[in-house]
Amino acid sequence: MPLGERQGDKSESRYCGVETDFNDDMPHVLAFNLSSGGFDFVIAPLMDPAYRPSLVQKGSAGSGVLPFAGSDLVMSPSQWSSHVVGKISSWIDLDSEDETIRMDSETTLKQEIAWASHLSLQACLLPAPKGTSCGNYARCVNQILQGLSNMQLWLRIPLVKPDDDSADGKNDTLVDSWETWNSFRLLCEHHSLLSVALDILGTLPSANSLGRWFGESVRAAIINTEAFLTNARGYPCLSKRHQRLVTGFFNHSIQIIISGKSVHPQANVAADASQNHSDEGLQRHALRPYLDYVGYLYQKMDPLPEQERFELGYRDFLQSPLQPLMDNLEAQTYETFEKDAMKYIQYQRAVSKALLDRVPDEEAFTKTTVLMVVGAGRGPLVRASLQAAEETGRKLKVFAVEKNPNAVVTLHALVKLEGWEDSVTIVSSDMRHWNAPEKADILVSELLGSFGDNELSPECLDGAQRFLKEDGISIPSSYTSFLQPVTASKLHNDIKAHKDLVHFETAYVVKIHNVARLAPTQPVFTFTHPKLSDKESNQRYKKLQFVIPNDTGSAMVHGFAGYFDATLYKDVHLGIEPSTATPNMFSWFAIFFPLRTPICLSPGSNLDVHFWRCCGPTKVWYEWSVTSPTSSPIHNTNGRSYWVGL
Ligand SMILES: C[S@@+](CC[C@H](N)C(=O)[O-])C[C@H]1O[C@@H](n2cnc3c(N)ncnc32)[C@H](O)[C@@H]1O
Repeated sequence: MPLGERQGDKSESRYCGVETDFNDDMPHVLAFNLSSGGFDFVIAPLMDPAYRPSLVQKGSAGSGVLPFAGSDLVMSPSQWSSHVVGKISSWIDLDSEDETIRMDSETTLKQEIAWASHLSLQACLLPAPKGTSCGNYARCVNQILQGLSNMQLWLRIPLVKPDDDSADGKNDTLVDSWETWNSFRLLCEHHSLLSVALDILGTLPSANSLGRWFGESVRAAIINTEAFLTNARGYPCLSKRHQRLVTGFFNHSIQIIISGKSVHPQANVAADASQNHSDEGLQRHALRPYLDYVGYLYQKMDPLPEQERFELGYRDFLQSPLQPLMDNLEAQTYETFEKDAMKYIQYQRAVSKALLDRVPDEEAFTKTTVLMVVGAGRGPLVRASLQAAEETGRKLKVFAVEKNPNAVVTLHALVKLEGWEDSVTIVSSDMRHWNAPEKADILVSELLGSFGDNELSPECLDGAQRFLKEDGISIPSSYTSFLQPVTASKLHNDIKAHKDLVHFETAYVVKIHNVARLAPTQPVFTFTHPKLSDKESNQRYKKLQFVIPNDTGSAMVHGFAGYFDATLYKDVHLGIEPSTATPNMFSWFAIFFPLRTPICLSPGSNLDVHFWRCCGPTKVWYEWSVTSPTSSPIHNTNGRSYWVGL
């Protein structure tokens, strides 16, 4: 039974599991933990933990059949696959000094995974590496991964990291468990079926270091009963920090699993008494109070806002950026833009302010302002401009310039429908080639991409500036792109699945969700309109240095998330840079620039990044590279993989 109903949440994190001991009566294990315990699935050992291949006398079991738990027939295939995650024997130690243990471990691991695959289980939980060295374990798992098509392997990793002030020697033996995970997944070449199950203990590392995990492929969080506190009524509860972490897990589709023995027996006694269960002889599941508490945390989360619900399907889904200059947008794309009321509210505010600045009250009835919407689409900025004129009591003459002939059809219909014939002139032309009959006081455009200039607003407005008066106003007056390094293993794996260079040298529009933002954003390229000099080039180069906070620990950079912020006019801005993002606006997702080979940063190290905006006669493109802590190749040389057509 899911933890609760949260509108729109169809993610796996609605389900809660329980870790069980070995029992070869699996139907009983399910009946006890699911039907009476209320859990959704079990993490159960598949093989008797006492079994060791080296102790089995060859041939003693007849034809070499091994003492597996039960038969696959005891449950239906769908019961196995929906309700059981296989727990690989925790004694296995593939990096043991003892060769017998090592060999037994390898045999057992392969047998158990083969059995789990046979049962069509969705996942198996691999025991945590025993020491800091896990080379042989990873080699063996990597071999297994090559033969898997669907089943995931969750590597158990305790969520521990030494404090930064461990110089007192207290934490000397502790390693940052992220390092163990990192080493393991590097050895397995970021295999997409290899994920993490985090063991949550009573103490938690710093918020920055926890944040790293949200960009990693974490499937489950196993909360030990020892990590729970006790509330005034004797029931289990979690510290505020643990609560925030669990909410983060819910939001990132990470499933919770309860593990361990009950350390709050009084909670069950109280519940039995109040429900009169003991009289009926019905035993409550000892871990039920922990499940109830996790369910309570799930249900107390704020409902997902409508917009977030709508965008759920886009989370971490890579899309090619639009090419509105080279291609003609479709009706559906315009419709999506037009639903974004916030964008047009901001434009209307900017035009109103510009009109008031340009035309004093005493000239309001005599002076007509010439406003040109360049790239008018199906007309929403024309409407916003006319509304600004009405709001401010200023007279307006509008030219709506659009190069997409299909959008021009709609523009004509709109002007007729609204009766704007006297104030709006439609021009079906590319703004770069149009010979305007007069000059504009105000030039309004929205040619912005997720990275600001990536839909070639600078080049288009260079062409339109000819018909802006010397003292004319451009809305927007400037825009700046921003970047930040991110851990984004899902995006990396999705790009890797294409098995080519082109996809690693392409920028993607993506609603980034399962990412860890490793440092604050930094500004990259700024464009200002109107340009002061015709000679000013649109080529840009910027070197950025990101400093990863010391307490984050090591982290993996899979690429860079990009955003923009635009100043429409004076204090009216519009943007998606996270710290200043315009609320309730959904026209733009972030952009993602991948790295061909992810770069591992050690604690407190700097990340030096170079970005270029390059311009040719027919296209504009970005190149990017990292030069510290190691050098990456320069990505997208000469725009060979990704470019925007002029
Ligand atoms: C991002 S859309 C915005 C459309 C509309 N202003 C809106 O907010 O819904 C940009 C529009 O500019 C048009 N466009 C792009 N480059 C242009 C150019 N050089 N000349 C004229 N129109 C252009 C595209 O066809 C598209 O309709």
